[in-house]
Amino acid sequence: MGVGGARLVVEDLLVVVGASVVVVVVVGFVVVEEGNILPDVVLLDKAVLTTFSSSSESDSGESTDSSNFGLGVEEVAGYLPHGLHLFQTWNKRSVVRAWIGPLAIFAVGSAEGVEVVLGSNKIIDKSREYNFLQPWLATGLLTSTGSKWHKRRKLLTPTFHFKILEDFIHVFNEQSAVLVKKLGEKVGQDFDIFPFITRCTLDVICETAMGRHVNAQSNTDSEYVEAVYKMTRIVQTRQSRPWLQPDWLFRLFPMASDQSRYLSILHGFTDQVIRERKIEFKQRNKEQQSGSLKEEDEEYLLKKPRLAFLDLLIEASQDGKVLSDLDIREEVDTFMFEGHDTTAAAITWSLFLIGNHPEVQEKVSEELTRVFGDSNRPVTMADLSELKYLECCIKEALRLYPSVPLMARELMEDTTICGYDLPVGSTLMIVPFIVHRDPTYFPDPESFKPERFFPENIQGRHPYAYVPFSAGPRNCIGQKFAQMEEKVILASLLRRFHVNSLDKPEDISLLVELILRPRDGIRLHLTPKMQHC
Ligand code: HEM
Repeated sequence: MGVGGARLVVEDLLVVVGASVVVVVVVGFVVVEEGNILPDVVLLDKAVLTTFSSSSESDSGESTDSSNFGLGVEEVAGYLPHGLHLFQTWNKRSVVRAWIGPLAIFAVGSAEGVEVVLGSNKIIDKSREYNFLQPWLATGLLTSTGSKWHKRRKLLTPTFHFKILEDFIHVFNEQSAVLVKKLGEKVGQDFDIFPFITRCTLDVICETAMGRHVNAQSNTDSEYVEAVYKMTRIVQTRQSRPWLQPDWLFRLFPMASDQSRYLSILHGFTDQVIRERKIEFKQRNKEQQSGSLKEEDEEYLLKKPRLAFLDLLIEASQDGKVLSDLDIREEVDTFMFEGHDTTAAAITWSLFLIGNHPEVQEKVSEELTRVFGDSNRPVTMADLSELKYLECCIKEALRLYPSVPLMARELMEDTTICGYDLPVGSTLMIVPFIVHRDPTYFPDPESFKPERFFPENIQGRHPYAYVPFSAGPRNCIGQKFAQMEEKVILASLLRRFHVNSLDKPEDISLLVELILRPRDGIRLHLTPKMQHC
């Protein structure tokens, strides 16, 4: 740990008295760098301590299962600001060694270091923290590695082609309209917008990934939607609690049987949809081949279904020769997992920041009026390219509050990063929250300034200084999809409502989970703009 000769600063010492145990934990201490010794920090999730006694609440405000042992909402406020302070104060060379219990990880905080990691074709292996996703996602694109990942990435890239994404704009518009209607009922009240946005993005991803309506916005009791929430929470819980990590130990906890129950709902639903879509796919092909349906026929157009990612996978599967049903399932499940919470967080943080900056909101409104006048027609592809200022707001919100707060990789060979020789087997952590606050690239980094992303202002900026969608070969395959979805939903909402944030950035406690969340939600007050709602 390189403590020799170094000065030890004890920052925090907590004593927690549980029902029958006394736990004494050093929450964070820093060994200040001397000579060539890496700066060390011991990070211990405060959640471990606080959730021993807390009764937990889910996003929708419901209590979570008894099997969570009260380990629900995590209390890690201060964790990221603490990390930021560390980089700024002690590490001039951009790598910090962090200890999570007995495990050492190396956090990379500078654009130069991030480039070495994310730009590499070799450092593509995910760290062990991603393993807890595997019961649900198996080894789909997010969690796979090596040649499997290479082949899948090549196979899946065309499914995110611009032409295909164009078809999804109808879904974005339709679900935005439902959202606007639901929010209309909240006008004049102070409320947390996050659950509303999450249900909207869930509806979007179910329809675009699987071609199925789960109506999460209207039907808050959907078993599938509930299982998505619960399974995500179990993964997070395991990631932050060492005693739940070995499978043999995890199986001793009731949470393991909850996991089995949620998995059978999640996999059962995807399996059924795959079966049904395959039958529809074969039927369609048969009718086309027999000539009973021709593309120019009206009947064909009426019958023509909206294609979902799943249909493209079924087509690419070549009847099981290239992809089996299980292969298809892991990719669809991956889209379901990766494609809704991330976007929901991004939209919510954008609203929070816009609602805190009247001058920015004014400019967004002017742009929306310029593009749409006072009509309430749906958003078109052409409109999206006109909404340039809104796009800058979205980018700046993702800089300050990147939906994916951490990414981790495992080194398969010795590697030098920013002058440090890191050994094979090391876990590397990239923390966009910290990378995005480097004053070298983003002067006055805490301020929300959409103009940072004006074309003239991004010139010359280090390409790895801004990585909300990761970068390099393992970047986010859904980036374009997400940007389109965000724009349509935000434009739809901001055409109808004036948004006022009830909390300031300094009042918000951040939760570092699989995504970066506000601990107590985002409280907004909406005022209708004109006759539309
Ligand atoms: C604002 C929204 C989004 C953000 C900020 C985001 C961010 C990211 C990040 C940072 C990664 C890299 C993760 C890592 O290395 O551990 C990633 C990967 C991925 N994302 Fe997204 N994402 C978003 C939306 C989406 C959507 C809508 C989809 C699918 C419809 C999607 C699908 C994926 C997949 C499949 C990967 C794995 C790619 C690979 O390893 O080849 N994402 N995303």
